[in-house]
Amino acid sequence: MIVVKNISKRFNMHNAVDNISFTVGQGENVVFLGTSGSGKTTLLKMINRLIEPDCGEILIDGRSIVDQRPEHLRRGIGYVFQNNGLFPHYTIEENIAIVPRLLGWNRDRIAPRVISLMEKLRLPPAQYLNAYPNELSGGQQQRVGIARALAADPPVLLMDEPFGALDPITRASVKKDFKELDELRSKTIILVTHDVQEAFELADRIFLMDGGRIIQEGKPEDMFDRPATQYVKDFFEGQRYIFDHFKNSQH
Ligand SMILES: Nc1ncnc2c1ncn2[C@@H]1O[C@H](COP(=O)(O)OP(=O)(O)OP(=O)(O)O)[C@@H](O)[C@H]1O
Repeated sequence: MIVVKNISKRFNMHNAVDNISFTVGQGENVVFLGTSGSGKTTLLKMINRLIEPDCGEILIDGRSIVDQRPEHLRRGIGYVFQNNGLFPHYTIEENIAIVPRLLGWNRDRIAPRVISLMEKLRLPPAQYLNAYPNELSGGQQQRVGIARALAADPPVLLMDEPFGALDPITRASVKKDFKELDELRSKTIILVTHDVQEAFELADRIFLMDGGRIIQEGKPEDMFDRPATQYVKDFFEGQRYIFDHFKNSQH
């Protein structure tokens, strides 16, 4: 379980994250939805200590994250970056194997794990194992970013606009393969996005953010049926068809 208590982060007198608190249950998938600049990335980066909050506390399974060395903490947290964040001078195999290597897995365990993830994410190993990131398309690079985050099977996955930079067709295809991954079962996932459809597709619960604050928390239907403020109403205005389409596709 992840418990976030009253965290804030200021940059140059600007509150990027402003006194946010929430809890995410074990195995729950939550989405932070908001426009650009609403504080989503800052919030996500504070959970794995890429950014330190000015105040507040974050606990993972009852343990404060500041009591753990950042590199130890990050071994239990997969992170998918907005623009894949791959190391350009590492091969695809080396990129995916980073955390297992840090954890001291031996070769016999790493090689099949890398190959299995590449296959599940439709990256033919024979073709791409020894390739470098710049030899892959944006969609393929994002697939590698996902494989890397999952490699050591961390219990928590943080995802920053993982499909955001992709064209709509590539996005749909990467998202479909992502959703089918059996390794996601029982993982606690926090994903941030500005894409309403993505939030509906992936969230058990949505947190709508604006100006560094959580404006409303709830299931997708709550956002329409019980908007907490005029901002929420306006944000989802015109999106009802996406929601109806999503609900119909569930049946
Ligand atoms: N390192 C930084 N220095 C100064 N200001 C920053 C820094 N990082 C973020 N900010 C500011 O904090 C606010 C929140 O940024 P953040 O990146 O968290 O938003 P976001 O919702 O993730 O937006 P996007 O989807 O565009 O990435 C913005 O106003 C941004 O300009």
